[in-house]
Amino acid sequence: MSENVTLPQQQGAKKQQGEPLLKVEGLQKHFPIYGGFPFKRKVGAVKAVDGVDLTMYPGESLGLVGESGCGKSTTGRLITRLLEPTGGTIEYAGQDITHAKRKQLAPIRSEIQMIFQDPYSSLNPRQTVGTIIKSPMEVNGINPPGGRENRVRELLETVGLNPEHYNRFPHEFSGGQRQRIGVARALALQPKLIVADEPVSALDVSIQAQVVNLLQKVQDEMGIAFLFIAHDLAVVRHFSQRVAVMYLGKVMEVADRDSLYNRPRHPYTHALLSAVPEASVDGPQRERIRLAGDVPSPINPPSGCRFRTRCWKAQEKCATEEPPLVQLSGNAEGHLTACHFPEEPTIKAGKEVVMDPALASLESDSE
Ligand SMILES: Nc1ncnc2c1ncn2[C@@H]1O[C@H](COP(=O)(O)OP(=O)(O)OP(=O)(O)O)[C@@H](O)[C@H]1O
Repeated sequence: MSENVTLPQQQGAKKQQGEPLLKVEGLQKHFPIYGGFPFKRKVGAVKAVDGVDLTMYPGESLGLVGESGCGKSTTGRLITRLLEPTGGTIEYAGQDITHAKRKQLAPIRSEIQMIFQDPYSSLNPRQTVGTIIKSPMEVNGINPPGGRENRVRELLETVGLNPEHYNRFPHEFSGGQRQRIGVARALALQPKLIVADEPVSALDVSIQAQVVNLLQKVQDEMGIAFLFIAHDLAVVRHFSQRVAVMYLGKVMEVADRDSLYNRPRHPYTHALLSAVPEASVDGPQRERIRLAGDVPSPINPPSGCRFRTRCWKAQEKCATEEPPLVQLSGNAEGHLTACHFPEEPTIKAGKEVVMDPALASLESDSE
């Protein structure tokens, strides 16, 4: 029996946090696939993001996790409006920016910045560090007190680099230092929201912690909201106050960090966490869950719950009804789960769960 209790209002809401900075509802990005000759006919679409709901509050850090290809980066690029949404809405500071044009976006572009995964390709090798960090201020006509160059030197210091390195080129820096330059560039316009897309996954493990600590410091001291995109649950745990779990273009579960890591309700979250040995702090080691099969194609996602083809708890209802993202009874406030047959909010030890082969017959339903 399903135990859903529909939330009257926004998902993930925390009363004390006031008005949302960002509110995303039913967000979609479908990339068209063209075929036939001369390849002008649309024959389908990759449903990279297919109905994402997310809310962020000023100054908070939200982790967005999920397997490769589930739509995390596309969600980040939609929010920063580097991509045009196919459907749904994006509200920033109460303003609908879903289809905002260049002029309306101009003031918002400086408030929402992005840090990219690859510190090698995201910096222009022909520009000095000073020019790279200064350029957003020039483009946006911002003249800080004391001048732009002075501000760049301050930013270099903030991110732990030597201000005297102003005239050096990116190739003179290590991977971790280049990512620090990327952070300084993102900070140049004093943003209110930073979308960090896998900011440490291209770095050596030994350097990752340093960059995560820097982002943490920046977030704490400057009160910037962070959407932290990562597939590594251990990194997200360190950095995020709340965590949203994505699967095949949708958010399956969202909760504050401790609720999500210690009392996950969605089977997919259980499976992801079971692969992180140290994920549970206040309970015994959780059961190891091996997911059967591959992630289905985002061109033709399964009907109903899109996780059902890999879920050991799936029943017929899961194939016909898409579960809404709601607060289940017994969950902490703001802990939302999209599942008809959620897990108990307890951690079981020592058992390995594999999908019942009989459930595989459900897999062909959406074909
Ligand atoms: N420009 C594009 N055209 C067509 N398909 C795309 C495009 N960009 C992304 N996709 C597809 O959309 C889906 C989601 O991609 P996305 O990069 O958002 O996932 P992700 O969760 O960030 O994965 P990763 O962790 O590997 O970066 C994938 O199937 C991807 O191949």
